[in-house]
Amino acid sequence: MTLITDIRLRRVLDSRGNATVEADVLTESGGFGRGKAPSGASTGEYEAIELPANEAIAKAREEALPRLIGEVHAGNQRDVDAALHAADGTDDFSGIGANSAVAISMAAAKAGADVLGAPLYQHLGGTFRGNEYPTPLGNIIGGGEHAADATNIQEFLAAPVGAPSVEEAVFANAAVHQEVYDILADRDLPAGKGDEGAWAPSVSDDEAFEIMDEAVETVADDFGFAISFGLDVAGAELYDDEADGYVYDDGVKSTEEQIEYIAGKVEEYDLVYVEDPLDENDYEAFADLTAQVGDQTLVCGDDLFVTNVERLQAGINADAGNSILIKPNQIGTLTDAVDAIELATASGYESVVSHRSGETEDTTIAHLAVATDAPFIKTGAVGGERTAKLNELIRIEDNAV
Ligand SMILES: O=C(O)[C@@H](CO)OP(=O)(O)O
Ligand SMILES: [Mg+2]
Repeated sequence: MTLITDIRLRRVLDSRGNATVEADVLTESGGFGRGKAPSGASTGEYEAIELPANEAIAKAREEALPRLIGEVHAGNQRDVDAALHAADGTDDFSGIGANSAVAISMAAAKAGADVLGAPLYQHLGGTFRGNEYPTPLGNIIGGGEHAADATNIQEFLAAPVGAPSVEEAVFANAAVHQEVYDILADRDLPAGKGDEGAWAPSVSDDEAFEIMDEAVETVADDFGFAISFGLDVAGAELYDDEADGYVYDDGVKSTEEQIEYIAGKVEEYDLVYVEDPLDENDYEAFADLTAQVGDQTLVCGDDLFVTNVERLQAGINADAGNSILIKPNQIGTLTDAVDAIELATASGYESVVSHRSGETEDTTIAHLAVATDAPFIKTGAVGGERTAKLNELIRIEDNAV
């Protein structure tokens, strides 16, 4: 039924105009799936390796395709992903490239779903999942690695936690994005957009907090439900070994000062989500902050855990964080990403499925979030490569996929 009969790989463009890998998987009973690899900019030190697209394609054609075509069933995701690891031969996909691996992994999952005639989220999560929908975290104001001369904190994220539906939540985030545009115009602060479609004004972090607070309050009144906000601090990008602290435009914060600063912002703005507030190597500092605010906000490890079960287990052992960001291309396959989600869930950690700053029109992460009952998905607020996922979530909720 789902024996893989062909795999085709090609170079396509991502949202930054860079080359990435697209994979088509075909099966003996006519199943078809297509997957495209995203790409990060504020990458974690411990992420799986992305090779230049042409090199990843050549290596995958040479090493992976012979292990998959005529050998493996697309319906058995663990077999597909085990074959990808065998083809790669390393522990970080530096052999065939995490970009070719994840494109093939996602394409195979879609081909398996296609043969079943089931939506991808049902194939991935089974019939007993798929009734819960994630709240979208919408990237509204951005800086850090995603935009020059903007905020030090990488992302200010709208969180429509009171929305009665995915549809309402998606439109609320778009309204917050528009409201911030209007506030910036009123303050005569023209702004372009960063990699993920967020506004990137040349404002201080404190002013960005004020603008976010004003915008979510206005839109919450308009929509009639609670809208909070959160952050991706991308602390590893701010942390500097030589400075022995977190480098901001207005000075360096020691680790203790950074913990105090973030805890203060959680209290002041009732933040519901704080991602990578500290450096990717500092489990202890993550644990200190989690002890302080973990009962009132998600303290999420992105660069800290890189969707990796070993790094997540170390965090669980150290009580570092209470949630993990899930990015299939950070670890290379859907099996590895789901293993991380299952470990997180078994350990009382939440999982937040996420896009990358370099994205495509691929919608896999929308299905993965629903398939795994993720409470949040981080995939922007506007922009074609972001609305592809957001609109797919609306279709899933509407049973129209
Ligand atoms: O830091 C992050 O969480 C991601 C997504 O926002 O950005 P990048 O893909 O650049 O790592
Ligand atoms: Mg992040």
